[in-house]
Amino acid sequence: MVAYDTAQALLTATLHDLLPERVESLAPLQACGHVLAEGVQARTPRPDADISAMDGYAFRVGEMEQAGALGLPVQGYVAAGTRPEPLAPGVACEILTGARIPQGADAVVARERTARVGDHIALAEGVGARTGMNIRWAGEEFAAGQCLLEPGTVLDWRHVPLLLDQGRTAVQVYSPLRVSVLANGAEFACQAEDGRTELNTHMLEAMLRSATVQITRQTSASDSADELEQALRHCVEQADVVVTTGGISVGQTDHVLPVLQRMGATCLFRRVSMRPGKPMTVMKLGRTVVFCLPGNPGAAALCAQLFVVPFLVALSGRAPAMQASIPVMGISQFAYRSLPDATCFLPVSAEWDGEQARFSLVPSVGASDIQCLTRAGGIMRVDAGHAVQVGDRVGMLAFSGLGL
Ligand SMILES: Nc1nc2c(c(=O)[nH]1)N[C@H]1C(S)=C(S)[C@@H](COP(=O)(O)OP(=O)(O)OC[C@H]3O[C@@H](n4cnc5c(N)ncnc54)[C@H](O)[C@@H]3O)O[C@H]1N2
Ligand code: MOO
Repeated sequence: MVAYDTAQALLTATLHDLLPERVESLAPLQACGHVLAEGVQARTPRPDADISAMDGYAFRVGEMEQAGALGLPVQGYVAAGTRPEPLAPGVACEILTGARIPQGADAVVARERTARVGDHIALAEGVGARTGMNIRWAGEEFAAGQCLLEPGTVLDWRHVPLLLDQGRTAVQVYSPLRVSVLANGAEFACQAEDGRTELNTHMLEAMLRSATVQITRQTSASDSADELEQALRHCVEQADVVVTTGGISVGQTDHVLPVLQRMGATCLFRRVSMRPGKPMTVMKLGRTVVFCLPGNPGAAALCAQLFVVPFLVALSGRAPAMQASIPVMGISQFAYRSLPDATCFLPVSAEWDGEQARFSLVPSVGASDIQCLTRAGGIMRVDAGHAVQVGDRVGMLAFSGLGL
């Protein structure tokens, strides 16, 4: 049996072992939907040169002003993809959108705002010229060395042009997580004398699914340890993380832990001094982490929120660390005394009174309660041996899924 904080610390250490191995290199297009494992700094500024924003004429403002209605002779033509000669003194050159500004020119006027005077070009009546007009200066979008993308960014179509602009043919990303969820219990067999509806794997899939997590669900609907082993082997083969529910207490059909042990799994922690969720156990089989959640749906939900969600968010690369302990702060509307030897987790609802959150205890009949989950907004932690009084400032861990 370990303390709740010890269990979380053991998971964090495991996470740091596993994270570096999950990095792969993909082309920007293939990397969409993956989580970025590196920070991306600009290698080149954008634009990488002074560029014309219009089809028109480039010139020196001073010379154009002096030329007035006579205009400047047109010499040369610059299109995108060419490197122009410097602009000769006293002339304008024709330029297209996206072309480099010839050295010496300091403004561009759009074609439709000019007047032809023989082979000269002048500003149309009422059009003024100012330095920098219609020029996209080198680095005006970003400079070389600037941070463009943070690690942990979930890549999508918006990031593709940015990466390609920077000449990136590959980026470091985290592989999508494969998670297998396994329920067990003979009560879920169709032919069971007193059959029950299997709830937990559906609840867990709804909680854990996201763009960066692939989930498979299974049920071993029997009391046979051998059948359970077969199902577990199948899960471990196809997943980075396995989540089991039920079968971890001390009943004669609670085979999950002995079966995992005979498969060669080692124990990260076995039982946590918390309520509910006391039987919560985490095993490791090779590189696969196996979360063994209690079967009671309320306890399974709470343990998944406290242990599995933050672990998967962090293992998918989306957060620098496990964020299980960032609560929303507010005022308790109720008094509660914890157990002397266990951290208690309570379902609470939150109300905003215009200034602060106020938390109320949601009545629950215990760890099998699924209705209380729908009335609660999150979980309040009360440490072993502590009491909460009405009016105390306390934190609530808001229920969360895996999001994107
Ligand atoms: N002698 C003891 N008995 C129990 C202890 C104990 O310390 N000593 N702990 C109790 C606690 S706390 C819990 S929680 C449960 C956990 O037991 P299991 O994880 O082995 O869960 P099961 O026995 O398989 O199931 C318990 C309960 O939940 C229902 N269940 C299970 N899986 C699902 C599912 N996928 N969908 C819906 N409902 C599910 C199952 O039908 C049972 O009603 O043990 C206590 N006992
Ligand atoms: O600890 Mo159990 O998970 O209360 O029901």
